[in-house]
Amino acid sequence: MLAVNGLSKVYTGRGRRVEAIGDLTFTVEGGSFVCVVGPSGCGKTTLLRCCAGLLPPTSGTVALSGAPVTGPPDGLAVVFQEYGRSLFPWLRVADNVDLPLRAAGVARAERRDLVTEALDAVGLGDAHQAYPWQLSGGMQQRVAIARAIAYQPRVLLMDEPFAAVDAQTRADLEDLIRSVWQRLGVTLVFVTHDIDEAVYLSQRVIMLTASPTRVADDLVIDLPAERDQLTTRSDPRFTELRGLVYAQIQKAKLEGRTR
Ligand SMILES: Nc1ncnc2c1ncn2[C@@H]1O[C@H](COP(=O)(O)OP(=O)(O)OP(=O)(O)O)[C@@H](O)[C@H]1O
Repeated sequence: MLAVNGLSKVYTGRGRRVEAIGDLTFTVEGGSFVCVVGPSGCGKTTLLRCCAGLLPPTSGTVALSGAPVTGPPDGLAVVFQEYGRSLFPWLRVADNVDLPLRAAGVARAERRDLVTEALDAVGLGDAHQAYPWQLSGGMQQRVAIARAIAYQPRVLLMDEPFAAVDAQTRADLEDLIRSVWQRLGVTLVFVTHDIDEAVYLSQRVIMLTASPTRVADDLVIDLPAERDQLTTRSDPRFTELRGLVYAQIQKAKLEGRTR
């Protein structure tokens, strides 16, 4: 379980003070899929960085299975939006996926199997020897996802991972990530600014207010577990849920402007 308790983050420096996160408290059950949405600039990336142990909070705590997060914890992987910057251009696809396993001291034979399985899982079984720059944006993001799943994380944090790919690729990647989640039983926290994507993907949507951020609402997505782009998105309950999230985000934006 991931527990965020009384989290706040204030950026200071160069005479500026930005209160990015006001006071956030929520928990994410082990094995669940939670999306986090909120107005632009409300601190979603800041929150994920604190959860990943990449950024110290100003106050409050993040704990993973009861252990305080004070640096990047074992068993946690992050996929960022900028796949172009997260892959090493001089390493072949398989070596990019292999890198965290090598760093974790996994034996060579096991690494080879994990890399092959992960690349097969994202449909890149033929691309082991390619360099990232030889692949399309969507394929590069698949490599980043393969790298995260090869590591077999208990918790996977994703920061707007599909924002920079075209609509069709995005739909394919959404289905890919749901099948990865169902297969691995990983705890998934997925940040997106896309309300439809949040409702389509998750079991629960946490909505944030504008900065200084707190939780505006927390909505269970009671859609059937088997989802597909056509049936799920035309389900009246889907429309209802996206309406609820949309209204909450609009409210948060208005409140942010009048604050
Ligand atoms: N290193 C930093 N130094 C100072 N201010 C920062 C820093 N990083 C982020 N901020 C500010 O903190 C606030 C929250 O930023 P953050 O990127 O976490 O929000 P976000 O919700 O992820 O944004 P977006 O919706 O645009 O992706 C913003 O006002 C941003 O300008």
